[in-house]
Amino acid sequence: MDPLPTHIPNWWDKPAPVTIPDGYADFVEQFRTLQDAMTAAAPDAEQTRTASRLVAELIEVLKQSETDEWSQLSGRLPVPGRGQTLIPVVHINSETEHESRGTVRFGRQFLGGNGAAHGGAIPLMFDDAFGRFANAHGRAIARTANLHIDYRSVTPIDTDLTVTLRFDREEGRKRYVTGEIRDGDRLCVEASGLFIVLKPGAA
Ligand SMILES: CCCCCCCCCCCCCC(=O)SCCNC(=O)CCNC(=O)[C@H](O)C(C)(C)COP(=O)(O)OP(=O)(O)OC[C@H]1O[C@@H](n2cnc3c(N)ncnc32)[C@H](O)[C@@H]1OP(=O)(O)O
Repeated sequence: MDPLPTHIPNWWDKPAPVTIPDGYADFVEQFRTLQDAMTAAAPDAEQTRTASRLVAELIEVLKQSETDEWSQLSGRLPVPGRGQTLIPVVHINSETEHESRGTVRFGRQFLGGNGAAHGGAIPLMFDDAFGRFANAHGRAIARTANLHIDYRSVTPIDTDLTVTLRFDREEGRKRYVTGEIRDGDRLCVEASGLFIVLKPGAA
């Protein structure tokens, strides 16, 4: 079920709709591959100089279209991972108002050590996935108040893992969500989050 449903609200509905140029989603994916390749590489001095020059050229190209938060493409796109190259991408396969199921693959850039995903990458993934889900399906905008992670077993990198998110309940302005990551049948992570609907006028 990619790309993400289009009814997800933008921040405060402030941004004008953006035009996504042809090839932009591929560029974002390439950028993630670049980060994985950078992490996995052991370049010699010449390769380091070449890579550094190419990255400097890339920065120059991107700076030509530097813009403000409300006009940037990254972060609010109907492309996998919303064009956020820092965040592990959850590919959604099925979703109802109450439950979302998908997959995630922590690339080499998310290596903590010894083949395991970094412990900080996991809450990052959940904050984004919970945040999107808690705010989807026509629900008013809510922010993360707390996030709890239980690392039940090692989460491997470079492996397709299943992700389940559940919208457990709503009590007034509070929304409670839970989730898990599994490697096959093995439970890797359990997570829960509290999202609070903003007071009128809160920014
Ligand atoms: C974000 C989505 C946009 C849409 C885009 C979609 C895709 C985006 C995907 C990316 C998404 C990324 C998402 C992100 O990363 S969002 C960024 C990370 N989060 C923040 O920056 C939030 C910072 N905190 C705040 O803004 C306020 O503290 C909030 C708004 C959360 C509450 O302040 P507010 O003044 O409104 O609340 P209140 O004081 O009237 O309290 C109300 C009730 O809540 C209870 N309470 C409060 N705090 C906690 C707590 N920590 N644990 C347990 N309970 C707590 C409190 O006791 C009370 O309970 P009761 O007495 O009524 O029983």
